[in-house]
Amino acid sequence: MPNRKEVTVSELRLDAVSKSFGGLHAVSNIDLVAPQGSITGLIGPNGAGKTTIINLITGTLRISSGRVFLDDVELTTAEPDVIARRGVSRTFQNIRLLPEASVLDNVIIGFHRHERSSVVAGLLGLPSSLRETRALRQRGMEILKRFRIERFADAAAGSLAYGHQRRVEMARAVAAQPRILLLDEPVAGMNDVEADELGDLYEELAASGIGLLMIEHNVRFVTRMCTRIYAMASGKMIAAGPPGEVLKDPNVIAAYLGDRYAKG
Ligand SMILES: Nc1ncnc2c1ncn2[C@@H]1O[C@H](COP(=O)(O)OP(=O)(O)OP(=O)(O)O)[C@@H](O)[C@H]1O
Repeated sequence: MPNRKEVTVSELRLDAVSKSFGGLHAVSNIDLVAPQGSITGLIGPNGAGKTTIINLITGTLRISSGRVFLDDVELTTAEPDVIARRGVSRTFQNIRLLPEASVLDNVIIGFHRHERSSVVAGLLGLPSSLRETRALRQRGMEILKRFRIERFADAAAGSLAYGHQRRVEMARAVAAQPRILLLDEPVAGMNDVEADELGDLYEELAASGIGLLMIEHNVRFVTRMCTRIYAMASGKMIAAGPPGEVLKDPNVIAAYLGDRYAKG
């Protein structure tokens, strides 16, 4: 076990994390580090265990064995709301916005990690919270500007194009002031231009000090974005390193080819 006091860069760290569902070893003995201020990738064929890793980090699933740390704070058995308050945010493989609510309200909901009462009161329109509501709306607008979607502030989130909904989702996650942001297939279904536009925003987030851990199948995108990637197959870590090395690794190539043949 490394001495936590030796950590110089803030980081999310998984030490020998495993998860079983009954007899199925979905995730076995996974070591992984995602430093703040950089973008780390997690790749692997379908069913490799990638989403399970995110669910274990966020506390949605209970870890069977192993430990998770954010810097020197252990999160292994913490409840999801505690983990979120510690600074871990996520986006989902399938976008989960409130489609009828405005874009701005969807982002304001992201503030709830710190200010649950005023956010809820504000959304309910309680008069006592008018001042707080104005302040929240102003902060929400600032985040929308950062993601270049302020012109959609009053539109229903569900009416936006897919790429813009992805930005709203990112804006909501960033409203929670994360230190680590977990992204589950953030550019799935996007063309290269849309993906690269979003990629520019991810780079800005990393430059602002947030650590990003990104599950992504898009090899071109992963290669562009990530300083380091981890490759999983059948619940195990099979390679880790710079994208150029990992994507050439014979075990990684074999895992992907096996996946393709398995699908026929
Ligand atoms: N709640 C659950 N109960 C039982 N088995 C599960 C559960 N969640 C995941 N699994 C199993 O764990 C394994 C890993 O699944 P996981 O969704 O983490 O893979 P993945 O790498 O994210 O795949 P994909 O790229 O298709 O999203 C799979 O065999 C899956 O069926």
